[in-house]
Amino acid sequence: MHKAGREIKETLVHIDMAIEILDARIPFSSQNPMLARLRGEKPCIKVLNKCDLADPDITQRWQAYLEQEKGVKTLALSIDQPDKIKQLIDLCRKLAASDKSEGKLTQALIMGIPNVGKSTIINILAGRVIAKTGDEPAVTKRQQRIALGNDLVLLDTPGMLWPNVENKNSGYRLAATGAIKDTAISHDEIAFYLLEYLSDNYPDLLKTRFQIDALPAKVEELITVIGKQRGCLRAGGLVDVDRVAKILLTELRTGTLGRISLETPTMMEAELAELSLIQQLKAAKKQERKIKRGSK
Ligand SMILES: Nc1nc2c(ncn2[C@@H]2O[C@H](COP(=O)(O)OP(=O)(O)OP(=O)(O)O)[C@@H](O)[C@H]2O)c(=O)[nH]1
Repeated sequence: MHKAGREIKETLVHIDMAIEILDARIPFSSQNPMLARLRGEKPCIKVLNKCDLADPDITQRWQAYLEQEKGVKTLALSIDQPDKIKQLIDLCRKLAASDKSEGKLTQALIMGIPNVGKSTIINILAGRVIAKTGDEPAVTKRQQRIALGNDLVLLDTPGMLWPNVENKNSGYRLAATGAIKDTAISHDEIAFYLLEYLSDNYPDLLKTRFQIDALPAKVEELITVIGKQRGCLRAGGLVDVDRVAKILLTELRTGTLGRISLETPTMMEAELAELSLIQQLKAAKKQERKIKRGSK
């Protein structure tokens, strides 16, 4: 993690702009928190990929929100839209034009967390297979330069995960979308988080998909209802929670459940405020303990 951070910092010195590929379902958790600080005045294009899986209204809200940051432009797309992906090249050239002297080569750093679709986008831009793609996170291993015409070069870095261990919810969302390997957090835990979120934000979608008239108040009961409906039963009639969890995750990741966004700008602002409050309280308690120790 630190090595990747260092690599990005060193590379940023030599580049003209950054292209950050985000997962449109989790634009906050999939963005690199260091980029805003490290890129300085350099422009940044935030690509919201996997739009086909995200809630279109929420994606629009994210675009407006992200573009509030100085120097940031956004592009929402999915890999089944090659023409839209190619607009990325035009946008790079447009952003470079403002400070470009005649004949200067523009270098753009392209980055993104594992499994976000970076290699697939690079291959479409280059018009040939130069980056390995796959369902498992972290297929791309080393940095490479990809020339797009005579005036533009993409620098591809290995996928970099947000090193935020304090925000557990981000961990769940990264795991739910497949950015973290399936072994990192248990399926059951992710499924509980997911069902709670879906019950609050997409109740109709859950009802339709699993033919439920009224959603139970407790997630445990909801898992039982889904398990019975899908025949995920162990010997003795108990519901196999792990199987239910795997079904849910597969249906979320493939879009079978519907177009779902797991984060909104408002929700993230609230989560960050709560996190900052917790940190402030922890710091105040630490200070209190220090004062008490000092007065003894
Ligand atoms: N539905 C959908 N799937 C996508 C999209 N973009 C990428 N994928 C899928 O996501 C998976 C990961 O894509 P890659 O291009 O290998 O991702 P990557 O970011 O290069 O992955 P790393 O090598 O881990 O860095 C593949 O199965 C892709 O087919 C998209 O826009 N929509």
